This record gives sequence, structure tokens and C-alpha cells, in this order.
Amino acid sequence: MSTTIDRVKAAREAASAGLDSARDMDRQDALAPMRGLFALPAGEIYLDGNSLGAMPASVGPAMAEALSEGWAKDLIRSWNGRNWHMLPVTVGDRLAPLMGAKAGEVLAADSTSVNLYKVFCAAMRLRPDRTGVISERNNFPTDIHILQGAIANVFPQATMALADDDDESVLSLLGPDTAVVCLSQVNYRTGRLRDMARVTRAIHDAGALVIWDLCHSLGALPIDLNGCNADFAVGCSYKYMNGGPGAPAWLFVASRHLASAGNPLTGWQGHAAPFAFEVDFAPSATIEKFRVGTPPVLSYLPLLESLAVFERTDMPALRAKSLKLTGYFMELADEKLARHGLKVITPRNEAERGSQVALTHDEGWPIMQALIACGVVGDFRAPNILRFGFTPLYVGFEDVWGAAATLEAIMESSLWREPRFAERKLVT
Ligand SMILES: Cc1ncc(COP(=O)(O)O)c(C=O)c1O
Ligand SMILES: Nc1c(O)cccc1C(=O)C[C@H](N)C(=O)O
Repeated sequence: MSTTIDRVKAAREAASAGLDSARDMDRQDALAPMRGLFALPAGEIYLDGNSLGAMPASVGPAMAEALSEGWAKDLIRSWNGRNWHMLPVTVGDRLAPLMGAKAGEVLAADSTSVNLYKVFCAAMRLRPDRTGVISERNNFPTDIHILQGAIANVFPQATMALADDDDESVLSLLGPDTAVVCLSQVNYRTGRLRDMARVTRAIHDAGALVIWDLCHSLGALPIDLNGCNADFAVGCSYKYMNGGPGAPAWLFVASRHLASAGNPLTGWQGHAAPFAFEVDFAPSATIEKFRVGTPPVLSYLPLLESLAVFERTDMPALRAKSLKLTGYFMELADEKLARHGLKVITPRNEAERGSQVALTHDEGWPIMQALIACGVVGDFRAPNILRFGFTPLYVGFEDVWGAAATLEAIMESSLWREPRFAERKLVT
């Protein structure tokens, strides 16, 4: 007996007009073979790499070797022998070219939230005579929460203003008392991309410092932190960087600030000589001053495998494909989905678009659950956003077509109205 889901899948296959052109685009795509470097579930279309990236296929063997040789046999010797102790620096140096940074400016450690706390406190102390903080109302909540907490606990004289999504709104809040501005380059809900060069310039013209959150940009588009003269940046490595769930995050400190920027979390690994075990804290002179405690070594290993994948291609090529994928999905959304009330809210203008497309619908939650049940994985962001991430390393044009055709079939069959799709989950 065929289920409704089978019927939706059959409807998708039957509606094959357009599929040939998607397959043609895949045949012409020089990056298509890179998909083979990832372990992805057969028969599924994975469009959630903007939340948790896919696993590089080499992670299993690399982890197995690190466990059986590095931990089980070499034990304590691996801190030196395998250079485990220096992973925050060596991984940071390999992340640096992806964001237009130099070796020695990036540290891979902790979470984005913790790193934001570190660089925010450092930046505020570089502007001791100012009290203004600017962020954005629709920033990922942890950014606002971290700033609120740091202000309450460390900088009680400071006040924060929240801008709207457009760059003009940020610029209109700048003033002579602005100390630090913290913005996401790509918005996690809408996929809107800010003009990093222009916004950074305006922030500097006001005498303030900028912290860029690059969670939704690193690995998705070319970034030039030093070309834009950025001061600080933070980001994760589990989304487009494919570093795995809870992979170490990273922070960037422009080399011109390194001597004067201080880490408020003065743990022993940020000490100039951690293994001297001195009583008084004396910070390292390098980016290592932003280390805190022992690195979670095993969590760095998948990220090393993913970096090896990135080192086989380049960001301009990935960006070109990403724009084609998102553009194609928006075209299909106009053609197949708009009449069902699904509206594209991601900017059409390529210069303002990250690597995701967001659609809105008042019944977004059950629609997304039905879509996942049919083998197309995106996610939902309250109150009404269906998010689709297009990771150019492993998403193809046939996937884009399949996602749009499945969603169309779901809307036409009303599958999403089945009561089982209404149940809310803890993690969305
Ligand atoms: C823009 C942005 N900043 C920060 C975070 C959270 O960082 P973490 O939970 O890794 O500290 C996320 C996603 O989780 C995000 O999308
Ligand atoms: N970090 C996450 C998690 O631990 C569970 C579920 C999702 C996430 C995410 O990263 C969400 C993501 N930052 C977002 O843009 O919504």
C-alpha cells in the first residue's frame, strides 16, 4: 500500500519538466565531483549545511587512527608528538586564508559565544572613553545575549542600541560615543549579506571598532577581513565549514590590535609560558593570549579533514556555484511555490545574498516537517521561516530541483496538514 509520502515522491518524479536542465547544469559543474568527498545519506536532499554541515568521508578513518594510535597507544606523548597542544593555532592558521586573515591572527577554540565575549571585552577596553554598543535586533540571539551579559557584568556604564537589517540603519546609529559594533555578515534567518567593506569603513570613520560574526559566511563565500580593515571577528566551524557538531569555533584579532587587546578569560593556556606553572598571569604575546583551557583535541580532527577538502578548491569558485544554486532555487520558488503562499524573503541581488534561501509561510513548521519526511532536509526558524542552505561543495542542481518539486507536491497534496507534522521538537 502506498503512503501519502510515496505518492508525494511519485508526484515529484512525474513532474520531471525542468529536471533535464538541472542535470545539464550538474554535468557542467566542475565542483560536482567534490560531493564524493562527503558521507551523505543516499536518496536524501540535504539543505541544512547552514546549521550542521555534512561529514567529510575521511573523518571516520582519521578519528579511528587518532583513537587507536594517538590516544590508546601514544597517550600523553601525543600532546607533543602529534602537536595536539598547538591545534588551536595550527587550525587557526589554516582557517585564516578562507577569511582574508594572516597566520597568527586566528585562533580555533571554544564556542562562538565564548569567543564573542572575549573579543567584545577586548574591543571595549580599546575604547575606554566611550560607552555606546551597537548590534542588530535580528542578530542570532546569542550575540545579543553575550553583549547584554558582558555589559551587565563588566561594562555597566555601556548601553546597547539595536539596528534593523539594512546597513543604513546601522550607520544611522553611529555617533561620537560609539565604542563597538557587533554585526553578522549574513543574517541567519533571511540570508541577507551585509557590505562588510562599506560598513567597516563607516564604523571606523566614527572612531569605533567592529566585530563581525561570520557563522553564516565562512566556507560559504570569499571573505576579506584584512582587505576590509576589520578589527575582530568570530564564527563557528560546524556549518559551511563541515567541522562536525560542536566543532571548535574561532576568533580573529587584526594583528594591529594584538599587542593591546586583552582576553578577559585569563586561563592558564593563554599564559606566555603555561608550562612554567607560574602563580601570576602574564599573557602570551601572540594570538595564544586568547586561549583559555585545554583544547578538546578529538573535536578538532574532523575540522582538519574538512580543511583538506577546502584546500582542494577555492572560494571564488564555490561562491559562483553557490549563487547559481540559490538563484535557481528562487526561480523555481517563483514558478512552483509562490502560488501556494510561499514567499522568498532572501535578497534577489547577488551582492546582498549569502548561501541560503528563506521562504515564509504561516504554516512553515508543519510544511518543513512534511518536507523532511519526504527526504528533503531544511529547517524552520520561528515565527514563519523555512530555511534552505545550499552548500556548494556537496549540493547539486538536481537537488535544488528535487527540493522545489517535492515542496510543490507537498503543497498540492496538503500532506503537511496531517496531525503528525504539527508536533513541535526541542531542537528545530
Ligand atoms: C550568527 C550566529 N552566531 C552564533 C551562533 C551560536 O554559536 P555557538 O552556539 O556555537 O556559540 C550561531 C548558531 O548557532 C549563529 O548562527
Ligand atoms: N548550534 C546549533 C545547535 O547546537 C543545535 C541546533 C542548531 C544549531 C545552530 O547552529 C543553529 C544556527 N546557528 C542557526 O542559524 O539557526
